[in-house]
Amino acid sequence: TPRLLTHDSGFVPDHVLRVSTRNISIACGTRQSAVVNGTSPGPELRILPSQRTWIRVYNDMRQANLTMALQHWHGLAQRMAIFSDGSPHGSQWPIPPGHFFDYELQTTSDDSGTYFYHSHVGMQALTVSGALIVEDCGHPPYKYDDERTLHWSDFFPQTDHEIKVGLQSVPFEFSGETRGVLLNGKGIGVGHEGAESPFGDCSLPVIDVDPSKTYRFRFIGATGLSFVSMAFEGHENLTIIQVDGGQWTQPSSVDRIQLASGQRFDALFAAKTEKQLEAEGRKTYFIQFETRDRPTTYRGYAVIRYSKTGTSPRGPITPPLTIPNNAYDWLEYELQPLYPEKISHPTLGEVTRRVTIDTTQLVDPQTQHVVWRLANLSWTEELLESPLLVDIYKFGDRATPDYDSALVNNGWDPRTRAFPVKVGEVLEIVFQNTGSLVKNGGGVDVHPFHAHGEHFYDIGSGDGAYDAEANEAKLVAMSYRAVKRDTTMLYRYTTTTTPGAPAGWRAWRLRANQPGVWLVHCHTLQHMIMGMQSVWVIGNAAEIRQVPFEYTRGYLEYGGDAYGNWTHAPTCIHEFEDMGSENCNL
Ligand SMILES: O=C1O[C@H]([C@@H](O)CO)C(O)=C1O
Repeated sequence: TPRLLTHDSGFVPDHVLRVSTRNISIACGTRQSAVVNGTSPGPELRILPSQRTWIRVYNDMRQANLTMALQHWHGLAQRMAIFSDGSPHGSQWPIPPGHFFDYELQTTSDDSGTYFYHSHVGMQALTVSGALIVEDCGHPPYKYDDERTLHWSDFFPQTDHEIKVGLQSVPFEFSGETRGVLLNGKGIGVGHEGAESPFGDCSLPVIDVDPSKTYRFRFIGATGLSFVSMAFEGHENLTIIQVDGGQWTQPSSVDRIQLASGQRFDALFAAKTEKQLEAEGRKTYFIQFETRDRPTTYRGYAVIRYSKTGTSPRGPITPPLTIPNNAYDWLEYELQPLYPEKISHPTLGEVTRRVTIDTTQLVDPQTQHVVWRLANLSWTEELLESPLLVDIYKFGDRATPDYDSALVNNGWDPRTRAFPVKVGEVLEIVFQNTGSLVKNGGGVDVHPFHAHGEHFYDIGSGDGAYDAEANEAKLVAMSYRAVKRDTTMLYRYTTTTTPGAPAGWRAWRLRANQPGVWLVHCHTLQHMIMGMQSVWVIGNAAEIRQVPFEYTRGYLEYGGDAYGNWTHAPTCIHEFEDMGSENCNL
């Protein structure tokens, strides 16, 4: 049973993140950026499985709002506090400047894995993000000696605000392409290759390893725009073991990693032996990484270094590796659960409703903005006056989307502009790429689609238009068992097509069992600002409002009592008990 407690000086959160604005050295230049505890990326947080954790997030920025999305937990709806999802105008008010918010997280023994936290406001996630690791519960199913986190992000020289203003201007001004892909916050900005930077350290990012060890590499896609394909010189032997946190997979051998915004992959990396290093006469190898499916390609390098000392090399003049251009085949229909007895995807016969979401780029006839629509709806964090979950607490079923109206309107209700789902429905959600309507250009983009709340079963992707029977036949013929994901790619198979024509699809299945308000959106930050987001409401008001109304008051107003500041200790709902990690042999 939930309780209401005031977090005065006697309350000590497990972790504290303070977000402020400063001028940082980045990509061999400087940038005015929102940072976490002074740095970008922010500190790596490590939390325990089967445990309740409190994370306090301060907004020390003078002007900008902030919410942190701590993504993403299996069964999030059941086990994470209702107002703690961190989607502004979906599930909570943003944290006003000068305030802080205490996020309550509850993990289970199945959550061990790789996650990250990031701001969910505007372009802030370019720099406001960091690794969030749920420690292993007992012995993990794969053996490794040590681990490394590989957190990937993008550099844009403009401020967050400038980028956003450009995207919402007439004429439209895109951010431009990435000016640097960064590994653990380091990388070489476009134009600085081979140059000394006036702004301090401009060396390549380095991953230090020891000979003969096996590492668990945790890949985190915290980019804003870039879809990154990367290969490892001299080490063409990575084994995928886990995906999107929590989901252990059967071992899958790969020669490269493709990482889109929002995704995580964990892979075993076998270091060379001393003998091999001697025979090859080297101590460093390059990681070569390249962006995919954008108008221009950024190529960068990092260094795998075997002797912790010694200078790290410059990037090579000629690329040592050739990375395939086509991205759409990588690991499709390949990843399968390590423990299939624990999970199984709904079959086509079990599906009770299909929601097809066309992704469309067009000029909005009213605003003249270049926008994206999902199922003919552009949704941004500015669209609603107050967060939908707040309205549902205040107004009950009057604020929940109407099911019957949604059925005849592409799946969403025009009044609330949200997608209603009944508890118990088995959904098939199909994202359908289409050629751009802007200037009748027919351009096709890629989109990493991401769901808050419970993870979905990914049942594949393909070119053209989705054919449910054909895909089901393929799954059955392969005896394929889908894995649970939270972010998968809507690919492109061609750069242009007829405007409006189908141009590739991605399909998910979900047993909707967890009431709540959940975002489903493209994880590309620019596309989010351009409207590529949607809000899904699972359950009716009675099913959603599990916490007594009196307890929720502090959450229902912007800057309400649940938000602390200098003079005011917040009053917070405790949804979970601190049980310790007793279900887990640590
Ligand atoms: O959403 C986008 O807008 C631009 C372009 O398509 C319109 O100018 C671009 O490159 C995107 O990815």
